[in-house]
Amino acid sequence: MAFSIFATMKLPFYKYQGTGNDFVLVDNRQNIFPKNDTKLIAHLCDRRLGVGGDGMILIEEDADVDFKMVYFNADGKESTMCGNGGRCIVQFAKFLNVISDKTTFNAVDGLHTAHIINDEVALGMINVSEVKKAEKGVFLNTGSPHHIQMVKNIDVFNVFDTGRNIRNEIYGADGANVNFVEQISENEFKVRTYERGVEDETLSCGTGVTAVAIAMTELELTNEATVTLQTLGGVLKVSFTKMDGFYKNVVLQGPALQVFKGEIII
Ligand SMILES: N[C@H](CCC[C@H](N)C(=O)O)C(=O)O
Repeated sequence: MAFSIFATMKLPFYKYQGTGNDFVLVDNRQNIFPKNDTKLIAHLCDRRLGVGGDGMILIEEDADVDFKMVYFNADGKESTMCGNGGRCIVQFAKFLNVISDKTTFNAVDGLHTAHIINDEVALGMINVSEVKKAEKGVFLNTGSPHHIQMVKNIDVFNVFDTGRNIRNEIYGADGANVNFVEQISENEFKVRTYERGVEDETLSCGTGVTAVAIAMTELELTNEATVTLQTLGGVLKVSFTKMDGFYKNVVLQGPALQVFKGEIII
């Protein structure tokens, strides 16, 4: 990865994490960040050579709503919606005084509302109308594509190898995120996720736990309007209104925190 030995730019950034899904956040309201530089973004997300993160998120101006969110996976490529990243950028927007405690912002899958409750963010997610149930698992899109399957003894399950195989063998080049689930109680589930674009297990996945909550309801393993999801990085809650197989008012809630700020020489 060739970079000039002469520092050409000092890039201020902020590190945030939402239940352990961690991101490099950059204020790009002046629109100067080189968004097409895949190698640079992958470098920023590299945990040894760069800042380190499961992804990078830009906050940008938007003509119609409070701000725009642009999300990149750790591979440096712009991707689909990130639920945990959405919660982190809302906290970032408040830190920058762009918003107070409520917001409407634009993202790759459309408009999102959110409100801040101390360290937590309740983020509105897209409606879900299509849930595909197959022998190999359940597939649905909550802003990002998700494969879901039940497992036993999830704490010792081989998420990396099994997740990578499913991501490649069933979903090919486009891939999908792969979520493994174990039921703990009537409305509580443990979830571990192999994330597309990170190509590894992450400590949590926001669109993933949202997909799991809806899939568990579709499989009639729970009938609660709010489902609790335990992830390696913490607890998330997903609530929704279900009407004839159509899910609306979908809300993902959990902690999202600023970890540190810094400046990287690139
Ligand atoms: N890796 C996902 C995007 C980020 C999803 C995840 N970090 C979340 O919190 O929703 C994909 O490319 O489909």
